[in-house]
Amino acid sequence: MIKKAPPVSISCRDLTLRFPVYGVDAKSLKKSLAAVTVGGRLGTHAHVTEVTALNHVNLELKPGDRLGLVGHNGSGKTTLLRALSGAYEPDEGAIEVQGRIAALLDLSLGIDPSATGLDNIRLRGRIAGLSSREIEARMDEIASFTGLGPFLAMPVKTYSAGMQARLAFAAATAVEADVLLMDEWIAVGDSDFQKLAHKRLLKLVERAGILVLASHDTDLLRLYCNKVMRLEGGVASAVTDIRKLDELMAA
Ligand SMILES: Nc1ncnc2c1ncn2[C@@H]1O[C@H](COP(=O)(O)OP(=O)(O)OP(=O)(O)O)[C@@H](O)[C@H]1O
Repeated sequence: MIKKAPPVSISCRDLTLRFPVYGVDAKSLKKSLAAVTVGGRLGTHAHVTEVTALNHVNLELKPGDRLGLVGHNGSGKTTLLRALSGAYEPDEGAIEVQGRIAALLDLSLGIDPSATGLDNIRLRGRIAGLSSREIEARMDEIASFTGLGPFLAMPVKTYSAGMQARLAFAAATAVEADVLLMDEWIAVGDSDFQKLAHKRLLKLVERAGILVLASHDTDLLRLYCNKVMRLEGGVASAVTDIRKLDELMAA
């Protein structure tokens, strides 16, 4: 019997996400904010200042869609990725993601500085939903990819920033996923590692059914994505072909 592939899709309907910001007087902010293009929309609700990070965002993605997210600082890209990963509940609207998700959003997430590199790889694997057996089966490959050799037996707090990035990247990209959510942090480690990281990411992208990548780097977006959406103040443009990236950025 031929096994049917499980469905893979992303659907956001009127997705709205607000963050309350306590201890800020909205009236004092209003004048200075008139011409600001950075950040979400500020308002007040029940006397509390709040940022609308995503404002009625609609999005439908299917296998083969590799979506680049562009927009100014604070326009809502990371918030959208986190919402798709399941980290945030919508304040309004709905999110539905079908398929196994790998969220490469925060490199330091799931890293315990006092544990060894090897134990951190195990920890990260568990967070990604792998069984102990699956983790041990991949251990040699992950360990060799880090290039950290004997340092893997030492606590991560003794690592340099680049060494930590190597460890986190190797562990995070060892999972098989249908939906890959990535914030722009491909520029980790030294140039040798970057080349390796790039190859590994391309493989991961080929395997994944859907990619959503937030980035300010237009070359990177053209390399990995076939579609693009722009966020401004939490409001999303329509999804367009990546070949229209320049037009979309200039709009
Ligand atoms: N935890 C939070 N508490 C309060 N406000 C937040 C929080 N997280 C994000 N925001 C606000 O939501 C808005 C969107 O932020 P987000 O991090 O999604 O932007 P971004 O497009 O990823 O920005 P960048 O390009 O700088 O990474 C910003 O105005 C930010 O201040």
